[in-house]
Amino acid sequence: VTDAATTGSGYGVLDDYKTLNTYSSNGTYYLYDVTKPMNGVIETFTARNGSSLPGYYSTDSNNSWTAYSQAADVDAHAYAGKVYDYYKNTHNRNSFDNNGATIRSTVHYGSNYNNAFWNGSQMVYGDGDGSTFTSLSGALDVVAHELTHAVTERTAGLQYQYQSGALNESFSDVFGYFLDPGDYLMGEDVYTPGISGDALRSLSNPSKYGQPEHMNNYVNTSSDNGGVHTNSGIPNKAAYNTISSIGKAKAEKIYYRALTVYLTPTSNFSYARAALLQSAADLYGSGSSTYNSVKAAWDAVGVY
Ligand SMILES: CCC(=O)Oc1c(C)cccc1C(=O)O
Ligand SMILES: [Ca+2]
Ligand SMILES: [Zn+2]
Repeated sequence: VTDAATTGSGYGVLDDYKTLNTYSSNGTYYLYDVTKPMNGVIETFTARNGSSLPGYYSTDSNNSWTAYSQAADVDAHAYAGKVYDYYKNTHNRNSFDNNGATIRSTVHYGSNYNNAFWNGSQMVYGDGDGSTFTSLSGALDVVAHELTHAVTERTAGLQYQYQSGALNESFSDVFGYFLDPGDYLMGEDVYTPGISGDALRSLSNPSKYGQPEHMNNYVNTSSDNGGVHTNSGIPNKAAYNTISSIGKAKAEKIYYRALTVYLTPTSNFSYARAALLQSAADLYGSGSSTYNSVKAAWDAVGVY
């Protein structure tokens, strides 16, 4: 029997219809996307609510992925493809390693698991408990956040603790915005399905969700690896300031260059300011209005 790349379709977590790059072999269809250049494969698995990874390939009998139990698989696969396309088309990066590494996701991890993470090799998504979260792969900004952890790991390598860890978190949120530029919110599509208008975090108003947005309010703590999900509010606010003054197109070039050329594993907030300013100078000139906007963005959050 011939194996072949196929196009399937199905419904995502928000009951949204979408087509899928799938693969057929021996009459079974797989969430296995071979359409990317230079053999960059995107593949999606299910843990069947266990905790062993990667689990089992997500399969379907007729390439119509319409079961509610398949919605998380559908979105993890479709959104991973979108994030691949973004990094390739906007930054000419071929997967997280810039060498066509396979992008693997596993959904239905654990039981009522309100988390999503990059484990160093793959993306992993819980189903949520239905109250705090619904299936976490149902948000493009979440998928972009997780895959950007992989990009960061292969580039700047920002250590996941204290200020470098908060930067690690912030770059993932900022690229989450670049993939989902309709709002400055993070995770709004999967956070508290029973409550509308809220989100996990806000780049424009970090304090709305308990994050500092100025260095004067930096939280000194050892919990959460030194408050990486709290103190990210400060660089996130600086990013919002930057994007709202120079626009997404210039901002994403500056952020990508800082991440891949200048930042290092132990970079702190002040170094990130310098890296972004240097990137702005490289791309748009040191006396440019763009450069001055980045400077003002970080001045406003008290990082020099
Ligand atoms: C926006 C995505 C996000 O923050 O995912 C996480 C969740 C939901 C819980 C714990 C950690 C993370 C993470 O990826 O940092
Ligand atoms: Ca969003
Ligand atoms: Zn994160």
